[in-house]
Amino acid sequence: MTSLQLTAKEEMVERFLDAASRGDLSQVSTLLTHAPSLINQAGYSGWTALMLAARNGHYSVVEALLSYGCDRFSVNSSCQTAYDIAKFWGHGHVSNLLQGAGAGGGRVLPGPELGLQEMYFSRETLDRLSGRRTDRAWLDARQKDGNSVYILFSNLSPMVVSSQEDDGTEAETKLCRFRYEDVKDLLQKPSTVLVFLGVDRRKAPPPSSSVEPPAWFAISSDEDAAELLKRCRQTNCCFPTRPNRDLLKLSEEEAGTVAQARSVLAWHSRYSFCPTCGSRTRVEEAGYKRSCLDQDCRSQKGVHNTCYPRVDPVVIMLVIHPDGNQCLLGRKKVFPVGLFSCLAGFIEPGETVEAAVRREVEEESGVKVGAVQYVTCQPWPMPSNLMMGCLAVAVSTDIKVDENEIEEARWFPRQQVIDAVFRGSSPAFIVPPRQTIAHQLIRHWIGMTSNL
Ligand SMILES: NC(=O)C1=CN([C@@H]2O[C@H](COP(=O)(O)OP(=O)(O)OC[C@H]3O[C@@H](n4cnc5c(N)ncnc54)[C@H](O)[C@@H]3O)[C@@H](O)[C@H]2O)C=CC1
Ligand SMILES: [Mg+2]
Ligand SMILES: [Mg+2]
Ligand SMILES: [Mg+2]
Ligand SMILES: [Zn+2]
Repeated sequence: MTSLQLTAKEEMVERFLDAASRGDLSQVSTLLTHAPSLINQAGYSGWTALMLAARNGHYSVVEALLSYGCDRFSVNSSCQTAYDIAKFWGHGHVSNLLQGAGAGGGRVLPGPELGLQEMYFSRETLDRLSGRRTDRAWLDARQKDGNSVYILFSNLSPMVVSSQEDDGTEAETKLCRFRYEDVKDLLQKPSTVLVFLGVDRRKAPPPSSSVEPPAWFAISSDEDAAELLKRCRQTNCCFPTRPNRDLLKLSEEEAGTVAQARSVLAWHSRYSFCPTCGSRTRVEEAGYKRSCLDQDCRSQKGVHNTCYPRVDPVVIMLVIHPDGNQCLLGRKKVFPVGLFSCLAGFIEPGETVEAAVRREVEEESGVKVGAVQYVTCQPWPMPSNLMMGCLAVAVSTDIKVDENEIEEARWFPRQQVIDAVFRGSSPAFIVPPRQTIAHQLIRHWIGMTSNL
């Protein structure tokens, strides 16, 4: 056998495996008819056609391969059968088919080991005590309590103080905390918005004690920012001007509190008039409701979501190449040079998470997606998104970007992604910072069993 013949054979195997991973039943059948020995061949990654079809949920291809007598017990280099792989990716109909054929050997993968870090903006340091929001007497007492903490917002930015390292670089940013006496004049102003955030879980007293843990409030004031800054006894305090960047410098604990406060205050800033009739509204329920002042307004009858703080659901997804070893990342024109991130988009009314993932990926990159698996989520207070992070498996690979939104999208090989995340010597691109769910999804993917 010459090396030329070997190459031709390898090429045929790769064509066969590619057809199986794309779910192309007619090509799988044609190739098998011409070359029946292809059936159990593994490619360079150690995967057989059955494994690839199982991974991508192609029921009819799996069924056909089984009917051609393919070996259901062969394993890849991680000792996974096609059954394990189908189970892992949540293709229940395919794993049932393989199990029904006695293929699984009873071994089931435990499911994705998330290994994700805590999501920035998600720590619940405060117990929100939503039941207390209508308890006027209790709230009044908490407001005046000397231990209560107030954080001050101007133009949706919290007042913070930045400490400097000895070498002049900026270290952590901390919230400026105020007491009732510092802000009671602001509370009298009609334009001030006050939101009760909750009580400090870290300072919960023993159950028998009558002492209450400190309550936290957020104040939004339209007073001049320079005047507000004079209230703080610390130097170096400021209202950050670039929330997308500056709010990522807080501690995990304060970031969670800021996410809650900023989203609610952003809603107040956009909903000062009733969305139903345009009349003025009144703040109620400790800052968690706005009611229309017109008694005849429709929003007064029954429960209306326009009266409560809004959250915008967004899907964000790491799209995996059908070969399992590359992922799709894109960049917007506004991104810093060299930065590529996961594709993302707002969920539309009446749409599932999975459908939104498929639609946004196709709109933005032209790539079609099959299986979608939810991984984790992140509140993103810019102003009030809930980012729902998914892994998605591509069923096509050609890229055609929507130039209105995306400047460039590319398939990145796993090794380049690993280099970018772990700061290899000369990374091919830059990943978003660790505080973003995009970063966490990318890490999650490279942390998964390398050939799943
Ligand atoms: N935490 C993270 O890792 C990341 C967060 N994001 C956030 O996800 C959000 C959505 O991503 P995009 O790619 O911009 O979404 P997208 O792909 O749906 O496009 C945004 C466009 O959709 C329209 N749109 C539809 N519904 C909207 C709504 N409810 N609010 C605002 N615009 C709406 C607007 O024209 C907007 O320009 C962004 O606001 C961004 O802040 C995006 C990427 C990473
Ligand atoms: Mg988008
Ligand atoms: Mg989009
Ligand atoms: Mg969209
Ligand atoms: Zn109204």
